[in-house]
Amino acid sequence: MARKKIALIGSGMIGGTLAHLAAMKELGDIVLFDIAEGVPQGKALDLAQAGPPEGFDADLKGANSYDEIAGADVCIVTAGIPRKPGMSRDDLLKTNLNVMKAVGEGIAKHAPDAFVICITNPLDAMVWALREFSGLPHQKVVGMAGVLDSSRFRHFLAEEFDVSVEDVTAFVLGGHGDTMVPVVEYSTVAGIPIPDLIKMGWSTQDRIDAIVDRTRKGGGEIVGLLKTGSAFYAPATSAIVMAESYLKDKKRLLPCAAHLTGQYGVDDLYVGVPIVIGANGVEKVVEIELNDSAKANFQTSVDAVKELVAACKGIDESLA
Ligand SMILES: NC(=O)c1ccc[n+]([C@@H]2O[C@H](COP(=O)([O-])OP(=O)(O)OC[C@H]3O[C@@H](n4cnc5c(N)ncnc54)[C@H](O)[C@@H]3O)[C@@H](O)[C@H]2O)c1
Ligand SMILES: O=C(O)C[C@H](O)C(=O)O
Repeated sequence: MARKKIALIGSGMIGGTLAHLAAMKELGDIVLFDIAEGVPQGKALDLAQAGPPEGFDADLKGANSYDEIAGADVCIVTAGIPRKPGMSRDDLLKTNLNVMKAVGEGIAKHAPDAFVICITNPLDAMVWALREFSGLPHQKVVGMAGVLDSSRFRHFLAEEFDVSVEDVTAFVLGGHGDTMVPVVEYSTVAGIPIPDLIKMGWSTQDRIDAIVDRTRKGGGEIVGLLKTGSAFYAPATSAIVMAESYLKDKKRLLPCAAHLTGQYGVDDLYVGVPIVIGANGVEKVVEIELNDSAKANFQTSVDAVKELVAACKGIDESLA
């Protein structure tokens, strides 16, 4: 069987890490695409030379032309700019919207059958715009944020309870901004919900509230430390989980930005919700019952995404 083809649109910090992970996991042959000349070629050559010591087989190629992504099975989009300290993700909207237009057109022309994972910020508005510009079926275009935000929540919870991250499950829903919704009721240690663990005296409500707050601000915490850009190891790892679920038809149930058509009372918007990813792309949107407070927080988050989508329509009239 021929190897799968993975196109990485954007070869910066996340793009390079995605290529490394995809090669190490032998998910397929990899094309790194970027507008910067030499960068994707240099990263592809460097990574190809990591094959012999590690023992992975994958063709790695760098490109500045969309021709090279032809026939890709998966496209992961990180093209655009990241934020710096003092900026919000929303400050990236105008610049990255223009980038989404070029990328959407490139994918539509050269890889229309691909499963597309958008990472570029502000995520929920950018994945919506990328889908519009590409015209691909909604179930083949998703955004990565919930897996990352949930991983942050899981990491902090594992530290709090002093247990393996493997035993911590967590859901963060809503948009990928400071209004995101870590859902405490559906987060567990080995199936025991966090509220029960608080009742058992294993933690306190105040400590869990502080973890929820730190999770919401998790991206900004790393931007503040790095100073020159944003997180890339955990974002790349999270997107690879999604790509792998599609390529191997694993049917993972993951929180991702997916197109909603009435679920959770939301229409024609991309927002983070639990979905099943399999060989057909988004195979199911899972509607979980939220308590009143989570519902109100989710609505606030949805309203924030709506505002950004309206701003996109104001900037590019082809989206209106
Ligand atoms: N969704 C998430 O959870 C999440 C997490 C982390 C970062 N991000 C976002 O991902 C994006 C990328 O982050 P990064 O750290 O890799 O940034 P980076 O600056 O390291 O890489 C971005 C790359 O995009 C390239 N680029 C710019 N315009 C392009 C175009 N028109 N076509 C192709 N390539 C183009 C740049 O040359 C650069 O190499 C940012 O917008 C960042 O905010 C999102
Ligand atoms: O915070 C950022 O700007 C990058 C990303 O969205 C993140 O959450 O790490």
